Amino acid sequence: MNHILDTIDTPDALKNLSLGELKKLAQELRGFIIQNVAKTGGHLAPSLGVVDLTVALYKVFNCPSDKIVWDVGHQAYAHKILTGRRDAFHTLRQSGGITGFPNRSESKYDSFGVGHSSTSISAALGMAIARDLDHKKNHVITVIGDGALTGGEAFEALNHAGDLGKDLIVILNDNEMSIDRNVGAMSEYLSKMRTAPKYNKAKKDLEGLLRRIPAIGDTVLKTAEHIKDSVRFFLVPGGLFEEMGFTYVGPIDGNNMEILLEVLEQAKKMHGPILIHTLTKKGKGYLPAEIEPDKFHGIGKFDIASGEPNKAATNIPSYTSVFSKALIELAQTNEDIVAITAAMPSGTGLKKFGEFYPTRLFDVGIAEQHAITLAAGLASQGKKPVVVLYSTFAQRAYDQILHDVCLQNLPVVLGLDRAGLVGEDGPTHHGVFDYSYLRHMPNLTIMAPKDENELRQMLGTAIAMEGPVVLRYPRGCGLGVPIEADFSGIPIGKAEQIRSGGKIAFVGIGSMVDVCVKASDLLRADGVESTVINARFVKPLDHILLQQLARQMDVIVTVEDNVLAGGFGSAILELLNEDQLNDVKVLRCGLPDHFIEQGSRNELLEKYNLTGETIAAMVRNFIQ
Ligand SMILES: Cc1ncc(C[n+]2csc(CCOP(=O)(O)OP(=O)(O)O)c2C)c(N)n1
Ligand SMILES: CC(=O)[C@@H](O)[C@H](O)COP(=O)(O)O
Ligand SMILES: [Mg+2]
Repeated sequence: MNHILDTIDTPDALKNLSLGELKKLAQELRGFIIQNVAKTGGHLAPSLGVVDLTVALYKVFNCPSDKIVWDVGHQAYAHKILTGRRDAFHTLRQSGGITGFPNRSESKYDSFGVGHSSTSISAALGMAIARDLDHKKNHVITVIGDGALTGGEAFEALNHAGDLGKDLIVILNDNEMSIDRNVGAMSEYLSKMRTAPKYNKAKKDLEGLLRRIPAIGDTVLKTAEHIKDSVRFFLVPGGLFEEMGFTYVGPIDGNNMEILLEVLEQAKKMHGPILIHTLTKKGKGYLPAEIEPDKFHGIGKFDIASGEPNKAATNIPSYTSVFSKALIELAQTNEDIVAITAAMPSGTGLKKFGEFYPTRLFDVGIAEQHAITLAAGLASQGKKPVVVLYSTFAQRAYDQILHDVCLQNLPVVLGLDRAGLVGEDGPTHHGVFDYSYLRHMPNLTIMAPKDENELRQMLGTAIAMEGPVVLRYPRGCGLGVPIEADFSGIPIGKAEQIRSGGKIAFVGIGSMVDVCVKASDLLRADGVESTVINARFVKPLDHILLQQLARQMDVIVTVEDNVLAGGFGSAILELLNEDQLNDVKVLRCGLPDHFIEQGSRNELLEKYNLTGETIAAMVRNFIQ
């Protein structure tokens, strides 16, 4: 059978397709995405939901001169396939392959680089302003999910766009889901719009609504009778959005090609900011994903027939689950503990906490800044808030951590999950900057556990502290060490000596301690003894131990899965410099001063010399 998809090398090829062919293309795209993502892993359910919308957008608009900005970009697989990346799509998220998000260096059709949420309206507005300054005529369109719309930046941009009145089309892709179920008052509002009485109102409002469309106005009224049935989407007053200066169109069925084409054609002729509210089904076309859109939001390789992951189950718990379990236990005896997630209840393990303590878990939506200041407010009233963010997303909350928490020395515990290299999500998601953007904050304690048991102990310690604490841990499984039931406190600022001897000291932090032990083993096999230190703290450092090492050792090797610039090794260099302990040589192992690409975590650790073997080799070179 001939596949239309095989003939689509650029979006221009869609221009001559009939409605029936466009529908068939959407069908083929879904099959293609499912087949490929089953082998590579990726963001399946978000991408399946917007296949029809993507096809309709490329039929109606002329890209790349018209600009489409995808929010987060995890739903842009159909976009990638239709814009020249079909044949490379099997390399999705693999080392050297197609990236998981729109990326300006990958394609001229990727108008803006994304990965973090809620940026699209700001970026698109910037493009619209630039267009007008240059007297150009292109359209600018954003596709933003209902989850992404919970982010403050999206509201800031709506506020600005509504005021400026530029031509801008915002497509709200409402599937009632963030990664987990969407939350918040805006989500409730959208839900009311979704369920508002429709068709009876439609006829009455049609005339009024068509009059409001400046570009077509009266002309369209003449044909209103004719199109009455097809404009069944101009139904609900756009309340909030209209008040903010947008023309609201919707809600429409975003999985219906005919309706999408009609609405987009109309929107193309309209002026000013327009918000098209589309209702889509997350996971559309693959039943397991439709039933469990959260499981298929981002998934590893899976079996298409059963919908089950290919990866064999392991008994070793993830850092996330150890953190979550420990927090649940601690909250049993400490009623002041409350937990906060920014739209990641499953990803951070806090969903379980909410099952035990439903009134003590707060999902604030994709609002990391608010999450931190909310915690500061709670802490100011004697509560013990534990906010858990992915390291990369906490970047947004720099000032809230500094100004609202640290400056007031409030006892907020910030868990930074997915710290270090995360793998296939790539440069937008590696959590490799946190030591650098945190360790200069006064009052802050920063710890990172060498294994999952130490994570549990550190959480107990953090809860007992009176100032702000960051607890940083990686994606994935722990080391499989025994987990102590008791919470035995860890002395603040005290490192752990794991091995002593020789004239080389490995000083590792977090998951890099295990790497140091392996490097030390390899040197021992060469007949070279070494000392291994588990630093435990990036701040405060174990000053006394480091002074001793500087006096006794020839070489200190610092190992971190953070950028070297301003990181853990830099902190040690600063300390040695302040103490004028300049005789010891310091070899810093960590990540270089460029963005780290996608790849499996192991591939990246190998490439960036963060394995036992590569570090042992570097040390051998260094001491020669
Ligand atoms: C700043 C930030 N925080 C959290 C995330 C993680 N994240 C990625 S997609 C997503 C949900 C987005 O929901 P929505 O925009 O509705 O898209 P859908 O997946 O439903 O299509 C979240 C929370 C992120 N990418 N960026
Ligand atoms: C797009 C996005 O930001 C999330 O879906 C992220 O990919 C989740 O990462 P984890 O798989 O580590 O939870
Ligand atoms: Mg959504």
